[in-house]
Amino acid sequence: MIKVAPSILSADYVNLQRDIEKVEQGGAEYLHIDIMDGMFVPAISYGPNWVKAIRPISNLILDVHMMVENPERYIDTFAEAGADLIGVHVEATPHIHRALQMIKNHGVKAEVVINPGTPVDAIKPVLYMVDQVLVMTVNPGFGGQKFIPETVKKIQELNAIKKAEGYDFDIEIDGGVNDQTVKGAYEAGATVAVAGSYVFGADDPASRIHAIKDATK
Ligand SMILES: O=C(CO)[C@@H](O)[C@H](O)COP(=O)(O)O
Ligand SMILES: [Co+2]
Repeated sequence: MIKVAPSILSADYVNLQRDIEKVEQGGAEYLHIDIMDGMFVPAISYGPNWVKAIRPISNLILDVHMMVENPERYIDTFAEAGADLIGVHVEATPHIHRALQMIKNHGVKAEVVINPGTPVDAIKPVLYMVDQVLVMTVNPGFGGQKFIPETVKKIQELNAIKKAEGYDFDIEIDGGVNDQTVKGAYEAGATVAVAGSYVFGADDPASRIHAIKDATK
């Protein structure tokens, strides 16, 4: 069964604690926090103070997805704010190895992220050192977009490398995930599913978490 990471990008910010409690009680394992800098992606979302504020009110794994140019500039700040896992895009820095090393030096789980247009080959040299790989299933920047089915081939490719090399990283998917789109990705090897609008778009987010999990039994 896949692990679920609700993205607070689609939560009700005025009632954020209530929404976080709903997904925690609903069986989610992670809480996905999308950091957007207005450069790597057009939108600006929120920063390390949100991670710091959420840390004491939740036991969920705080999964920080940095959509930020040159993420090395802010890794220390997010680690100190209480992130459990930090993801950096290979497209956002010429120093992906250094960025992942910085994350690991804090004792925080390190994740490398690839956009739909980036081949798995681009991250092969760092797969030995990561705890999680995030395969974007939409182009990053906004919630509520449509799942790109062609990305499933990359999950398969990544899973084949994982098995051949004996790596034990999780494979996360992010974008357009619901109880239908998650199926093929799960069969291809995804182990963690981010879902924003699908989970928080319902009056009862727990029912959506269960639907994603039921689809991957
Ligand atoms: O990183 C991103 C978007 O760039 C995501 O984490 C979104 O928050 C996912 O939203 P949905 O596609 O599930 O609505
Ligand atoms: Co995300």
